[in-house]
Amino acid sequence: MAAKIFYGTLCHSTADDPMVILEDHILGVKNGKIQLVKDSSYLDEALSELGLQENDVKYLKKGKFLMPGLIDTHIHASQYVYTGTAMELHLLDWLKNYTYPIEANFEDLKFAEDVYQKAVKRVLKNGTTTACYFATIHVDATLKLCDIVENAGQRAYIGKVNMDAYSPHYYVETTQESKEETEKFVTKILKKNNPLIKPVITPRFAPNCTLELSKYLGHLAKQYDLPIQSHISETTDEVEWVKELFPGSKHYADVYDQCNLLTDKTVMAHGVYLSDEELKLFKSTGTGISHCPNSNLSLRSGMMDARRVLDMGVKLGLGTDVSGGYHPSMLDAIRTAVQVSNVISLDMHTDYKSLSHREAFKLATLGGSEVLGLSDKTGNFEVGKEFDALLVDTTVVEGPVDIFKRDSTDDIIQKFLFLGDDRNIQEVYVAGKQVL
Ligand SMILES: O=c1[nH]c(=O)c2nc[nH]c2[nH]1
Ligand SMILES: [Zn+2]
Repeated sequence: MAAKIFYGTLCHSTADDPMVILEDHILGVKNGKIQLVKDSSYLDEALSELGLQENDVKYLKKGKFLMPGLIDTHIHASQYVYTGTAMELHLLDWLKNYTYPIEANFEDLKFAEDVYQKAVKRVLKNGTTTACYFATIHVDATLKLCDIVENAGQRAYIGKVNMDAYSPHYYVETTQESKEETEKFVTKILKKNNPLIKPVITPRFAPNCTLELSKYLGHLAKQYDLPIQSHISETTDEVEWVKELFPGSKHYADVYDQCNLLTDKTVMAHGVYLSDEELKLFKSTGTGISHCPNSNLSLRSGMMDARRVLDMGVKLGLGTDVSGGYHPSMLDAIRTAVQVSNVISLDMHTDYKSLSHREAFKLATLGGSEVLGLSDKTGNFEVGKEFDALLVDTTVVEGPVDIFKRDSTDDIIQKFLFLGDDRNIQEVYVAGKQVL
């Protein structure tokens, strides 16, 4: 797409307002970036400013709107192969019985290619323009995932997983291998010089990494100025296990902190059982949380109180956590975040505010960009940011949403968030390029 103007309804978040709905507006894109967002009365001016003709304008009729691309801050591309199955066990048994045996298969590049092609295609179709992926411990298969993401035109962080402890004999690395393979992976991806793709340092979780490895990974992240992702405090059994394994640490977050793994470029998945002290540490280090409500319910891990995290000023985004979470769509993450917050509110004092759909929308867009340190590039329709967007059509024939005369634009957007699916996502843009 060379340049274009969209004319109609725009919906996005700002720092002060979780959902701003702009009717009769224009949004101009050039060189992949948002050049202007204005009232439609400025159309003629905008056309001449961008050197465009009337046929470069895309008019969005009632029922259609433009919103920022969805940001999945935590997804295991490798686990897509068993999404929607294997949810009867709790986390630690689930890892042992399903996850590790399945992830071990990614040594086979053909198997990896098939799964990764399908996973990337599926999430892009569901409007995820930015994904923060876990792969597996295998460098070649993880490089394959990078190629697939690159060809699809998606924005992504991609992590080769590190595991040198408490892992089964068929799915483990030595500390030395893990260090060398990770640096090899990082340098290969950085050499590609693709502005949309970044390697992310990925210790699986504290029990799966020796302190020696975790410290090295903290050092590597600093050396190459890289983001970091891992899991924290997802279940009570896991928290107890971490206490036993690291008796010298104050708490779970302290294990990571001692290894310099809590930075303003770190995203930790779950955080269901974090103490106030740990959340304060997150705030002071700039560490963000990926809230994965579907996973927390599916594996019966617990319910993360998003309101508490937001009130403590910790950066928060949403994640599908495929396949702990069974749904690859961020629309599901939005809905489930609202539902989990509703349930939490039942046990709270009457002035407790559960998460609104507007706030969940922000977490899935601008919030995600903040957690990933990408808010200068994506997350909303601020002028100067790259154009990552979805053209939504709620009037699609045989679609999942019914629109009535009485529906306001606000209603239409809310219906899409609660009832819509990929059939309503008509076009997908990443950095100004139409990728679907
Ligand atoms: O939801 C999760 N999925 C995983 O793959 C994992 N590994 C450690 N902890 C984890 N939690
Ligand atoms: Zn996970």
